[in-house]
Amino acid sequence: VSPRGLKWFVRGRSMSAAATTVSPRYSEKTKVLPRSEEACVVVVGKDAVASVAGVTGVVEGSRVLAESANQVREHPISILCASEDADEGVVEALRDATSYEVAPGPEAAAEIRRIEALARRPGLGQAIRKSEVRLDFGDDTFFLSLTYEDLSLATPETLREFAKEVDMLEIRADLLECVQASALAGGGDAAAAARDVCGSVVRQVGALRAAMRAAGCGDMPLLFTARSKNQCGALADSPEAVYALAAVGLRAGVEWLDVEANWPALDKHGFVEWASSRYPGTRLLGSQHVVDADHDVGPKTAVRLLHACALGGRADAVKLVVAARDERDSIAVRSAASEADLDDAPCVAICLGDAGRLSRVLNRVMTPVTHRLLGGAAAPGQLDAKTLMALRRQLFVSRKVFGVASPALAKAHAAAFDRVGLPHVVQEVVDPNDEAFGGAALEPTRDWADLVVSDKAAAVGAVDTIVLADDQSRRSPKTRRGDNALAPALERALGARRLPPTAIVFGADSRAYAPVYALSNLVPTVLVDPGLYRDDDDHRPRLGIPRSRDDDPPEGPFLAVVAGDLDASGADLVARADLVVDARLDPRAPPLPATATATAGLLDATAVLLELADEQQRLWTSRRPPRVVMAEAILLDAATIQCDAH
Ligand SMILES: O=C1C[C@@](O)(C(=O)O)C[C@@H](O)[C@@H]1O
Repeated sequence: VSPRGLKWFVRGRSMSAAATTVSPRYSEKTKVLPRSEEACVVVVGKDAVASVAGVTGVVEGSRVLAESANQVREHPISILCASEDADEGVVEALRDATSYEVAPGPEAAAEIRRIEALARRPGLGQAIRKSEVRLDFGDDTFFLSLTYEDLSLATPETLREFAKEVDMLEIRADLLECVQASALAGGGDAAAAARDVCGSVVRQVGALRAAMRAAGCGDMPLLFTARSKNQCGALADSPEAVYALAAVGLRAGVEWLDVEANWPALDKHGFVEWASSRYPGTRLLGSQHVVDADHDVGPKTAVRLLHACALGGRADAVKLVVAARDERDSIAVRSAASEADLDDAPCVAICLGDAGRLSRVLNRVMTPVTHRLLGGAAAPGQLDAKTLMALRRQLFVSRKVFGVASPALAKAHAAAFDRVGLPHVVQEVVDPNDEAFGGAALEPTRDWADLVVSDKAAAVGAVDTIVLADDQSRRSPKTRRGDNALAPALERALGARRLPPTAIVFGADSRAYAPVYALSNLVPTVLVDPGLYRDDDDHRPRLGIPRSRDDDPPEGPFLAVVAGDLDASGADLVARADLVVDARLDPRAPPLPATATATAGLLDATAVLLELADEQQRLWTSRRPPRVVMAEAILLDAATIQCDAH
């Protein structure tokens, strides 16, 4: 910290807070802002300064105003952290220069890291963004509309209950007391009113995130909704009010933003264009309500409204809500949803009112729901997720049987099915020809003659998962596809980390194929156990032929991936490794040799099993799986083994 109170921290997260403090001479001369992929954190006021201790890339507010407001404005991830008692004029000017805002306090640093990651998410139009969205909006997913007048009323205990039933939380910002008391609801200068409520809304969102982390559901996405009166909400009926409050949600760094699509094109497209260029990490849910039951919405109109919700191709998902006169409207709105060609954007299409409840049973993706622990529903006809799943189980979601030999994996899968309300059962052995066969998790094998082998499994050289795959026509029987889940699971888990340039994979049988494949996509040199691949083996990883570990012991730092039994020399090498992955997929296996330098297992057996279970659930259910319950099941299994051993 410079004597003048100026704080410029150098880049690089590995250095401690003290070591990153730069001398005033350096900072004054260079005036360099943090790199674009790192957040530039602007602080003002004592509380704010205290809460970012140890965070890199911090600049002091008054300094920014005096010298670098424009630079900060152009920085893609600028985050304001302002104390509550800071000068209002200064805060307002800094709000104008920055994109995001976090509340000071113990959670500020975690929020800054979260926003950095959010801002780096794939932008609009990228294929990976579409597939992530499809996972988020997979079958039997729900969002819960929070109707609190103040978000700090959500306690960790309540949130823990919510997380057992839903996949996303909706902040109905129009229902917040501070918003209702402002000109955003009553009419008047919307921009000024949004500036007035901004600090309070950001603090409430911060309090909600803190409570979510305390409840173990800190990863659950938030959907921010600013709903106007004619759309079943509480804001003044004006695009200015709606989009000004929506912009406050963007500042809070929400994962999803509801964008009302019913406003004039100029307002709507102007807002959407600004939002998607300034906040590329936040996904947009284009939405529209037809509240008047006398307004006849035939299938053609419903399709047209759905297309309007697509926001000219910028919406990641769409949502249409139509008042129902009778139960037939539920069917009509569902038919419109399947007819509308929305370029793969997931579609929520439901009805309002008791007569429209059927539509909520039939709408499989991201159905808005209420919860018994909330004061009231956000819309007439909303049900809770448990009730909807019970009805679906009675009507059309049938029980499937999954074969999972590994006890730890079996427990994880059973817990996941249970959490999402699917009636599936998990057994040690299952007959693939059984009517109720749903899929299987296997020991990695090349014995795949009866299966249609996926490109991935063929490239890896091992099948570890059987998936029932839909053919082109829904009438033909489903095919049994042999897939590989461990390779993508490891790629995802390891891909985000800094790895040494060399990896050695231990194991001379089919259990080693997936780690070798995954690593050959991640590090320059992969060494394998001699004898893993024959010379004429078609399934050697495509990215170069791995070398035998006997020929070429590594000189620099290396990663050891244990996928089989270790001989003495193997154990010796593992003990010297810098990082270790236990990919034996068996928490009952003997412990690995203690390593001298490793952070005692970069990924231990339970972490690898969790990644595998996660990937298999994605393949079986085409939705984002409930990771927390799977992790709990795997850890509980490991703890039981340890207790038994003692
Ligand atoms: O758009 C919707 C759907 C909804 O109106 C419902 O009908 O469940 C509830 C609202 O909170 C949400 O923003």
